[in-house]
Amino acid sequence: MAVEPASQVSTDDIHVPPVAVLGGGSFGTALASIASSGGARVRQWMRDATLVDHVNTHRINHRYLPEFRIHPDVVASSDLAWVLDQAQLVLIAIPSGGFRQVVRQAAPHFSDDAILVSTTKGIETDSFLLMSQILEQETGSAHIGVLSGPNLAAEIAQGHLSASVIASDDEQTRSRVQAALSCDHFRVYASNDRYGVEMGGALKNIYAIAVGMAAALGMGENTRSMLMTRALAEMSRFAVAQGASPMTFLGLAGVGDLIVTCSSNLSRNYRVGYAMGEGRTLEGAIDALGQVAEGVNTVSLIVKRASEENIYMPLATGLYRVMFEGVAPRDMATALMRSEQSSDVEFTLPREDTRRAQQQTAARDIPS
Ligand SMILES: NC(=O)C1=CN([C@@H]2O[C@H](COP(=O)(O)OP(=O)(O)OC[C@H]3O[C@@H](n4cnc5c(N)ncnc54)[C@H](O)[C@@H]3O)[C@@H](O)[C@H]2O)C=CC1
Ligand SMILES: O=C(CO)COP(=O)(O)O
Repeated sequence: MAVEPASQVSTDDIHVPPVAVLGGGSFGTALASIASSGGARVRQWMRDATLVDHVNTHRINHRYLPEFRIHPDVVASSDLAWVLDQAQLVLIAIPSGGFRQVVRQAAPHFSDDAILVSTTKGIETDSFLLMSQILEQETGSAHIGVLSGPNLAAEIAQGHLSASVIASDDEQTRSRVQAALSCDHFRVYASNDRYGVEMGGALKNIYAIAVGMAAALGMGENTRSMLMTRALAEMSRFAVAQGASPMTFLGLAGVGDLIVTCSSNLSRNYRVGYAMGEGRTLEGAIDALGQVAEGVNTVSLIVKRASEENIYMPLATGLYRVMFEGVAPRDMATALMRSEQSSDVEFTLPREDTRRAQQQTAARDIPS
């Protein structure tokens, strides 16, 4: 289904700062059209020259978002310098595996004071850095932000009402992105917890795989609710231990994104989990998907870090063992059900308090 531009503002009528989108996948394509509907000059960089021709000729990204008619004013190109020329806002939608390399290539062409925003929900393997931290390292810019939230590209493309979060400690970055991307069907909320928002986006992918797997195994709605709520507890526990605000997980980039990704077959992470739940191998599930599912890499990184820092992550660890160590999903589910009975909301009742009370009860119950 094609989406008409939300407002037909001519670039001649008002000055809207030029926008560059880096990445020719589904999210970059959806964002480029949103920015264009606000009247900005939008150039989208993609490395594949054949896709560039197709997009510019047919207004369709047949490889990644085939149902969507791209805004007539978006111009695709594989010339990075041209795309970035005079761009005041740069949105980067490159999977985490290629993010640093693209930023490094692009950095010499960034305009002074350009606002640089990552939309990528992943973690760099070797460094454990989030994408905005890579942007900081590679550019030293003071105008760095993260856009994250419940934003399935295919739904944005269909014009479904959606919202996202721009997170930055730079006020100008927040307000510029809100101005550039808000339209009839897309709203942008602001946050100053860049780390929490970005970590939320990366972590929820792990649990989408787990819920997809459970769905394929025929779980009930109680089970889905339990998994998602405990996922939220686990995500916030991890992120808070690394410096995030727990409050961020009540917002769109926390529970909001977790809900959509754990509920929709449009989520690539959910689909990988579903395929494994149906009995495919991990490799088979990834091949069948043909697109990036960031959670596959993120789960390994998080489980390693959680183990190093002694952070309790039973769901992520259980999923890792199913995905990479051949443990049967049903056996893992049973093991998890029989594991420690913990606190519901640890920010009100700390896990340690529950554990201590259980130990005291057990000691009292031992017959002398
Ligand atoms: N698709 C979605 O619904 C959403 C995706 N995201 C995030 O956006 C990021 C990008 O995802 P999608 O656009 O969905 O991916 P995609 O799988 O649709 O496309 C990836 C694009 O990146 C390009 N690419 C990959 N490695 C590259 C490299 N080294 N150099 C240049 N280009 C490279 C590919 O050619 C392709 O054009 C991911 O981190 C994802 O988590 C965030 C919100 C929503
Ligand atoms: O982040 C997303 C929705 O907010 C997209 O999720 P997937 O990468 O699982 O498709």
